[in-house]
Amino acid sequence: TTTLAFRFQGGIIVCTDSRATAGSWIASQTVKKVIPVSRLSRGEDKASDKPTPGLLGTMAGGAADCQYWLRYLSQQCTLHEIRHKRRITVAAASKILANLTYAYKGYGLSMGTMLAGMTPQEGPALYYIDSDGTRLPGNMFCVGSGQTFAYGVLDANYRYDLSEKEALDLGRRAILAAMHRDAYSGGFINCYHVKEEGWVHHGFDDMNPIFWKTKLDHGEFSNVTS
Ligand SMILES: CC1=C(C(=O)N[C@H](C)C(=O)N[C@@H](Cc2c[nH]c3ccccc23)C(=O)N[C@@H](CC2CCCCC2)C(=O)[C@H](C)CO)Cc2ccccc21
Repeated sequence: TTTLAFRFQGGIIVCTDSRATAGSWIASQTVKKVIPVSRLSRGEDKASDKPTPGLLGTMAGGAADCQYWLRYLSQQCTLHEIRHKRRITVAAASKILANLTYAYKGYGLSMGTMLAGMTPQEGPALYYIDSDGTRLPGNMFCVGSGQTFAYGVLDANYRYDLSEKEALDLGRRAILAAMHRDAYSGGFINCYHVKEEGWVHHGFDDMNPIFWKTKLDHGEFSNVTS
C-alpha cells in the first residue's frame, strides 16, 4: 500500500493506490483506501465536482483492522455531530482513533491511517494516527509499504503555493512512483481534494495509461523500454 496526503494553499490533497495483498498473492486491485469518515458514505462516491462536507480517512496495514476501526470512528463522529450540533474537528476525530489504538496497544492491531479535513476552527488539518498509538499533526505524510518512494517525489517537488492542478498532479505522480517500484502497491490511483466546502473526488484512474503517458509526455521512466 501507498497512501499520501499533504496540505497546500488550496487545501489538502489525498491520494492512494488500490492493491490488497495476502503474502505475495494480490488479493485485490480495486480497493478503496480513502473513506469518508463523518457521514457514513451512502452509495458510490463517483468522481464529481460538487464538494461533500466531512473528513476523509486513509487506510494502510491490516485490511480488517483498518476497515473495522475507521467505520467505528465514522459512527463516533456522527454521534458527536448529533450531540454537539456541529461537525467534529479533525483534532477531535483523530483523538478518538488514537485513544482507541493506544488502548489496544500490544494486542497486534496493524493500522497506519491519516485523517484530513477542513473546519472553521482549524482550517485545513491533517493528522497521522497508527496502531502504536502515535498521533501527529503535520503538513505531509506518506504511509504504507511504498511510502519511501512517494516521499522521494513529494520532497523533491512540494511547494506550499502549488496550484490545485499542480498539487493533484504531484500527488498522482508520487503514487505512480510507488506503484512502479513497490510490489505491494498497484492498481488504480485514487485522488481527492479536501477544501473549505468539503472533499471532491478527482478520480480512480488505472495506473497503466498514466505511466505510459508520463513516460511519453515527460520523458520520465526512460530506463523502461516499452
Ligand atoms: C496475509 C493474508 C491475508 C490478509 O490479511 N489479507 C488482507 C487483505 C490484508 O489485510 N492485507 C493487507 C496486508 C496484510 C496482510 N496481513 C497483514 C497483517 C498486518 C498488516 C498488513 C497485513 C493489505 O492488503 N494491506 C494494504 C492496505 C489495506 C488494503 C485493503 C483495504 C484496507 C487497507 C496495504 O497496506 C498494502 C497492500 C501493503 O500491505 C489473507 C490471506 C490468505 C492466505 C494467506 C495469507 C493471507
